[in-house]
Amino acid sequence: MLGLPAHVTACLFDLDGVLTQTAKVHNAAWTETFNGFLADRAAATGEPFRPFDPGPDYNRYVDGKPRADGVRSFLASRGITLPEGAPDDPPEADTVNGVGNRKNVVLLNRLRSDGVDVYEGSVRYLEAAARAGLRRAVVSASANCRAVVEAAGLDRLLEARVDGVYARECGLRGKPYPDTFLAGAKLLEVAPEQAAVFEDALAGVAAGKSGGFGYVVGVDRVGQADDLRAHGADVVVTDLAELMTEPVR
Ligand SMILES: O=P(O)(O)OC[C@H]1O[C@@H](O)[C@H](O)[C@@H](O)[C@@H]1O
Repeated sequence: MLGLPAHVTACLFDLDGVLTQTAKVHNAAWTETFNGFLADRAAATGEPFRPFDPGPDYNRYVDGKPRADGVRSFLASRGITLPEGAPDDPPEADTVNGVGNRKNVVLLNRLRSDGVDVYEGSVRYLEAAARAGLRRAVVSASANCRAVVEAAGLDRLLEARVDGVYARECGLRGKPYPDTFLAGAKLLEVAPEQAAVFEDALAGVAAGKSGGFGYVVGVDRVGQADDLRAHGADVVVTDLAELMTEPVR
């Protein structure tokens, strides 16, 4: 009925891009932030300005990863290393934390002005999962997860949350490491093999694959179905509602 193998009794949902339409907002905030950084650097060094590509650059280096990992990983792809700085660095600082904090200012402004949209198919799926007695957690790299879940009105359908704040407090490695999904399964008191992972990010499906989870659902919002499969998705859908009609092969 829910397109999952019979051994699955719990669902671990990524947030941005799976339950809410906020992957686009994160992507736009990163694009604005990195382009400002790269333009300043080009002006200072005389090197040509090569903008951040919201397609491949976002999908490969940033999507699904904790904020600071996204900064490090994209800048490394351009041969740039910044000092780490401290978590409370001001947004103007040219440090990993400073650039991350700069992006967070842009993100929060955009979330405030545009609000948070859900995917209707995901809400229907969450409701059906709740009716079917499946356990449900959100597992997100974002430190803004709680605010986004609440703004979307999804807290009523979720039983546990592992987010960027929780991961930092518990010293969990971010996706593509499986640590946060394993913590989600633990909070729901199920073994990884009993849990399905729902992910739109390449780093996220890789985490589901390497953690030995019972089923990995790739959610393709941007036309990267083959890449999602290559990173470990057992099935790829464009909307969770498709799972409510598709039998498992
Ligand atoms: O900066 P935040 O809100 O802590 O989010 C961290 C990451 O969270 C992920 O869910 C997004 O895919 C990334 O784009 C984002 O960078």
